[in-house]
Amino acid sequence: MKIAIMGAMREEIEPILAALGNYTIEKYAGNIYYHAEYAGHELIIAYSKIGKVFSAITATIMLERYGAKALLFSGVAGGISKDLKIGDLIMASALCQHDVDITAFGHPEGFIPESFVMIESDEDMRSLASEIAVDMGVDLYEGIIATGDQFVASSERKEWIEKTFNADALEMEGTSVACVCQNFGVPFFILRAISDAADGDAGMDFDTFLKSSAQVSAKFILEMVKRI
Ligand SMILES: CCCCCCN(CO)Cc1c[nH]c2c(N)ncnc12
Repeated sequence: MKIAIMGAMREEIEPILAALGNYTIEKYAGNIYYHAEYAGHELIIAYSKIGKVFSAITATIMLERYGAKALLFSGVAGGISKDLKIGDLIMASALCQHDVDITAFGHPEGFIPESFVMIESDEDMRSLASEIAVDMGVDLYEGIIATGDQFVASSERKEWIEKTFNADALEMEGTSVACVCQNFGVPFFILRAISDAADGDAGMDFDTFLKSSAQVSAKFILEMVKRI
């Protein structure tokens, strides 16, 4: 099967490419797409650049141009839930956009007409991931991931997102990728390893833990590909 593996930053897919060894590359529409074979599957790998716009473009290309039949996202996130510490894995059960606001018309935060606040991720891939976590002996948290075009580095903003969306983690691409996949009817799986707590220390912690947390997520995603 043709499987898309996406990250937002180069550091998020580098561990994947390193594990694959050889691949071909194609530049297209502002991204570099890496093609490889792994565990009997064809992989198409790319990092989008940060944010909802760029990640929506890359996800669309992966499905429309390269014909991916499933999309796995590997990356890092800011932790909200107190159960999440740096390096922990969380898969999205559902995702929302915390910076969408047309409340002036009486709509709830994060709501867009003819759409929904929450996008549910693929259950089959989530249950496969739970099995893999047991086999790997790693903790895999499942929860709501909030997406917005801002790096959250303040407890006040983090607490508003938690209160408003009951979110467990936050980042800048998951919900846009989920929205693309849902519109195309392609199953998606969003996995993040925590790099910071989205508080006053977030910037420093992110710089310190980006690489190691990206590695944790990438390793798990490659296990997923083997078992999908
Ligand atoms: C140049 C620095 C770019 C950081 C991009 C961070 N990604 C966005 O997906 C994940 C992420 C980790 N921690 C975060 C936080 N506290 N707020 C938003 N997003 C995140």
